[in-house]
Amino acid sequence: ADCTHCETTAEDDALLSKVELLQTHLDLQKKPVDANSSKEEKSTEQLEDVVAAKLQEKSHNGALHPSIASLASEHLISFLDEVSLATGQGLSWPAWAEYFPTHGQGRVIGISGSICLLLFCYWITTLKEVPPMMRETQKGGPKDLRPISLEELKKHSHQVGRAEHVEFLYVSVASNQGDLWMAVDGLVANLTDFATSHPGGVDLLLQHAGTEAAEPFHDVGHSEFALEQIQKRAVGILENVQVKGAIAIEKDTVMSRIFTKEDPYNVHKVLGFTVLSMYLYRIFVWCCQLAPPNADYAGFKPDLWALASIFIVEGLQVSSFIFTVPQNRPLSGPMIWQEWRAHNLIFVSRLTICFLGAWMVNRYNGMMGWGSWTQMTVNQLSVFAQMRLADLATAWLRDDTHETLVSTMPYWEHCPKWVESMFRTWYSMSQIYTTIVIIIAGPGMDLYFVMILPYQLYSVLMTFVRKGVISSRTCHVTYFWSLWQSWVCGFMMQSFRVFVQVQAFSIFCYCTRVYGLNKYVLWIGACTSLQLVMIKNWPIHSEQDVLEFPMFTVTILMWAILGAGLKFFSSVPLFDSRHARYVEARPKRVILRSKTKVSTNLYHLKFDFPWFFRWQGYSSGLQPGQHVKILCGNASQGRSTWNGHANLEVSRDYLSRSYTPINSSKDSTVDFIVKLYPEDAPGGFADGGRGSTKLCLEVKEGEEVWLSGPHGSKVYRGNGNFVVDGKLIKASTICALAGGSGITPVLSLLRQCREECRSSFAKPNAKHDLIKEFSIIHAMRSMDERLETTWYNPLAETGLAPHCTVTHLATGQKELTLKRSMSHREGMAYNYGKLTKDVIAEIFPPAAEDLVIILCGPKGFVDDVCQPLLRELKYSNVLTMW
Ligand SMILES: Cc1cc2nc3c(=O)[nH]c(=O)nc-3n(C[C@H](O)[C@H](O)[C@H](O)COP(=O)(O)OP(=O)(O)OC[C@H]3O[C@@H](n4cnc5c(N)ncnc54)[C@H](O)[C@@H]3O)c2cc1C
Ligand code: HEM
Repeated sequence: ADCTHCETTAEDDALLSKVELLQTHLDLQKKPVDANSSKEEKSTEQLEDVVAAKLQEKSHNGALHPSIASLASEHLISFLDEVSLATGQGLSWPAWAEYFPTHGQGRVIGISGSICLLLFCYWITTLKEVPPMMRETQKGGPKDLRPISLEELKKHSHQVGRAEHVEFLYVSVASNQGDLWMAVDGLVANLTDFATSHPGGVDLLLQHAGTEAAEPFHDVGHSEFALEQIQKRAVGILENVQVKGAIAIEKDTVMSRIFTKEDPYNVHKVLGFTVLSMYLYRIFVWCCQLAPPNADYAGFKPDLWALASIFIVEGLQVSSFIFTVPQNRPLSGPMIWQEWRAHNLIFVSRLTICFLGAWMVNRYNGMMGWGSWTQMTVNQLSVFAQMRLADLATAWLRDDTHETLVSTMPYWEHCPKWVESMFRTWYSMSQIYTTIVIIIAGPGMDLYFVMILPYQLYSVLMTFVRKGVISSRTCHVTYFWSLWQSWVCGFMMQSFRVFVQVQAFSIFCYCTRVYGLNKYVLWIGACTSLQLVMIKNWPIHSEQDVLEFPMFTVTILMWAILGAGLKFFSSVPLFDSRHARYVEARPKRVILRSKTKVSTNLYHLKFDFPWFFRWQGYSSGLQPGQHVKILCGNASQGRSTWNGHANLEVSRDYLSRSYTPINSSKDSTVDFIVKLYPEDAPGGFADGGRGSTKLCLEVKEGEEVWLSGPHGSKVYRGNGNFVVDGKLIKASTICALAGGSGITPVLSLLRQCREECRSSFAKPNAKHDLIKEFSIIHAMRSMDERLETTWYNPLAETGLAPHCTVTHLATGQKELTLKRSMSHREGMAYNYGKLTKDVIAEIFPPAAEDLVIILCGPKGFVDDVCQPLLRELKYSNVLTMW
């Protein structure tokens, strides 16, 4: 019965053993359940019919041999059977679970499954969760705007000295003549009357005046209110400039957005549309069961057409290198970046290799014995090669060690977080499912081909969302559908029981991965047990040999052995932490856990994620210096003046205020230090600060707040690397000059450095360039605004690099001598008086290549006090956080 020579004999053999096996299975089930014996006998007859029907089905699809590997897949959850047999409990699968869909049923399942799932996914994407303080606003810009050329836009920017220009703006506003024009997403607005009340300062507007400022605008993370300001003041649409983004006016045609100049011969696009039609054709053939005899479900035969198809698919992947993409993950919109593109190529190539293996095995009819074993081994090696190559690509291309390759999927506005989490889980599980199908080396070319579709489709969907060709909802529905195809198709290939078994195994592997089991341990364990099946039963003649092997038990045993090996003989962690980012561009709910007054006007607010996301191990994902927007009710709504000035936000339902979390990116809470601007304060502030009083005084513990982010560019890339004016600087010393609440990004940077030091203990072999010294000057009006020592040098961080010294500088107190009233061991000192050149020179080390200065605080403090002093002292590498 050697099937390498005789196909029919192999089929019959396999069938025979299947009937025997089912019979044995039922016999075993019958023993403990005597009362149901008549029912069971009936089931046996039914099952024999089913198996006979299955033989007929299989003979239709001649190329589908009962490969040893696909048999192995039937084994995956037999672990439960293994356990239940051992304990004598007898786990019984209902007879219908053994049902293999017949030809006609397969067609119904294929077509209706696809349609139902598509409808379900569409329905899910209609769900929205709108923060209570937020009304849904109508999108879409003003119509009938005239085209404006770049030259005309530039003419309205007045590139003159700053002070002069601010004067000029006041005059322009008074005389009603616009002179500060700016374009965002192609929409040109006259911002003259708005400029002097711009919350980010008039300077920033002047700096970008006369340009298309979409990038800096979106980088800050402006609110809808800001978008409305532009729309209200729109005067035209920028000519001949490609636009994208939230307020883009539909001036380009869909075609002009798809066909860009970067690929002049349209190689990528032609390949893309060819591959897409190939996928659609194959899925259609599969779902409608239209494959000819001697072909697999998708109609592939081991011929040159199949080879050509896979090479076109790979060609499409390689042709994506025609385009220039950013090195780091852009936060402003869904966009492919270098590391992501490399990973995509590696994942697709892995499936290409498997496809080629299946092609060879089918072509040379090696479904049992050496052919099958070779394919299984090649497939498994391709999985390990993919993991290693992906790690290498990351190490090579990612210069930001904080970044994770978490999904960049654009979710629709107000998408509930649980829906997003459901999608993510589903996407990750599908990846695991793909790997399982690969390592068990079954069931054929068809499934490998369909499994490549989501990888390639995802790239194009992401690009289309960015270009405004499709909405993010369409993107999800389509991607979801593409993943479902491999599940629906997989279902049609096996009995319900086997399908459930494979899915249960996927879920099991997914859970182990979510809880951080080292991916090499996970897959080596699974692959070894499959290899042992081969060795133990070589030469394999029947399914029985395979199914008798306790595969699950061996897998778990392997995990235990490998885990113990790692733990005792290597420094590689058995569990790696996997952090999913909770905070994203859409507002997310957080719950106030605690509120503590830490000085006269500073409050420490600690927020939790909702329990479900805490349980799933989410972290904020915010990096040092990045900030979030907190949405809060508007106490000044309807009041034309506030603190004696015109109230710009008179008609807003809610306010959006920026705050900088002080945690490291991996923490599971979001903590802020908020400065309270109280009511009835001297200096004309009768009404106080709106956002800060709400947060510090009104929000109670247990209450929810909504926030979005991260905003602001990443300045620290980890391992001592800073980006200063676009240049990468390697630092070993950080000196920070903070004014008032400007201490917050400094704290987050310090915590991030300590986090790096902590992980350097966990991975001693990896290369770490730790920051060694961290010197801080915190300027404030009076000494009781200072933060206690524990904020900088908590007990739990004793001995961790960097060594941190803090000098408090009370600028409002009139003692002029430099006083160090506390021991240096604790790294704290107190100064009184103004910030001068001498104070800085005494506290900070002299300027050096590897010294970075961080500046943060009120505008006047940063621009008018700190910058000139630092220039005098010849410090370079100066970074202004906000
Ligand atoms: C990128 C970025 C990050 C930030 N991070 C933080 C942070 O981590 N922590 C933090 O506390 N703030 C931070 N801020 C400032 C914060 O966004 C708000 O501007 C601040 O909380 C004031 O908002 P408000 O609504 O309370 O004041 P508003 O009602 O908007 O009042 C506007 C301004 O009036 C002045 N004012 C009002 N009342 C008083 C008063 N009683 N005494 C003196 N002046 C007064 C203040 O200058 C105030 O900013 C950040 C700002 C930016 C741009
Ligand atoms: C093009 C027209 C612009 C408009 C209408 C506009 C409007 C606003 C508004 C309304 C805010 C308050 C916060 C919010 O609602 O998001 C704000 C904040 C801010 N803007 Fe702009 N802005 C514009 C351009 C820019 C540009 C080009 C920059 C350059 C970087 C910039 C930088 C900032 C900063 C730093 C803040 C403060 C952040 C904060 O407090 O949230 N803005 N802007």
